[in-house]
Amino acid sequence: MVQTAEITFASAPQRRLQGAAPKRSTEPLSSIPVIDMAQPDRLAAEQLATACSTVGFFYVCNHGVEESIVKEQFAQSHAFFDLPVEEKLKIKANASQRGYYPYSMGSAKNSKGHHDQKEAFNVYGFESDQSDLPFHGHNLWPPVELLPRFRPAMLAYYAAMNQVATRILRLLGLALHLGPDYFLPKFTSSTSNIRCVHYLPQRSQPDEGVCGVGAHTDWGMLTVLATDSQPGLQISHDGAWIDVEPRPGHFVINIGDLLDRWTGGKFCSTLHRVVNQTGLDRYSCPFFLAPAWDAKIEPLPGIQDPTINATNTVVTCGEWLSMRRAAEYGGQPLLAML
Ligand SMILES: O=C(O)CCC(=O)C(=O)O
Ligand SMILES: [Fe+2]
Repeated sequence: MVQTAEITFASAPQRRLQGAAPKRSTEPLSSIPVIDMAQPDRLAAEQLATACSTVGFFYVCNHGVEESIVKEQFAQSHAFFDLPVEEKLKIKANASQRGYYPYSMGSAKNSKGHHDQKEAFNVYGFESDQSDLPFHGHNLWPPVELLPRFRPAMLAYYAAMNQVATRILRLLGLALHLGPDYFLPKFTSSTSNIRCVHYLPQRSQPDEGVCGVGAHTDWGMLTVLATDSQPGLQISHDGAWIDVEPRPGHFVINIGDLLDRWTGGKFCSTLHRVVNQTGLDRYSCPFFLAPAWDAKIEPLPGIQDPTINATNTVVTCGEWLSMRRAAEYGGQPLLAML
């Protein structure tokens, strides 16, 4: 039985500082790896293993997603955020985590008293009538009369991202010597979501705590990110912030804390943030891949993770996401070491 009371929570970087997981590479980072997804699986999996165990971030190219699907997602995202605020607030996000997050609702205040400088819109791949459970419920949509192409664009984008993520899951299984199908059953009715994000046209001042998104690690398995042509994403490597430049035709992929935990820190989730350096609007759309609500996150075969073993607890994906949310919004200092 899962003993929720005993689950110890620490973000991946905290666990690393506590010695519970391998330390990150301190090699200078010459560039963010690029993985060509048209390569044979064996080669792609080898490169994936290196990227995941050193940087935790990489680009993918030749991923097979039609450019028109990405363009239409961004066009509809612009159209939505351009609506009058009263219209957007009619589909304000509730406990189901779906719908519109105005500026100030999409993040907790940081220690300097600022929210992330963004507004957002969430769509989940699964819908459920069990709306008493967190993250469950039905997607919210703007009226068809206002934005007739919004819903089909978002659902097509979700499906395309899910395909990319599923290919990566297969490569992860190979990279961890578990076989290409190892992870797939845990993701059949996944709790994944896309989030359209509009960063406000305002220069960030990271030292004052004013950021597009403050320093964080992602909660789930991995993230597939599309951005427009505006720079802003930065990753922390060996004490420095490194720019992840937008690259047309590529997605940026990063490891989340759930996979970091699942692999005992072998594959690392990396701190990142968004710093608006231009003062212009910026749009992005992360796809957050997460297992099914009830999927058990047990130590993988051959992986020893003292954090999991010490408490002898197995966490379900649902417990993990709920814990992460409570930590973020309940004032628990996730990133105290910053
Ligand atoms: O917009 C970006 O470039 C990254 C966003 C991000 O890190 C997040 O939403 O978790
Ligand atoms: Fe992130």
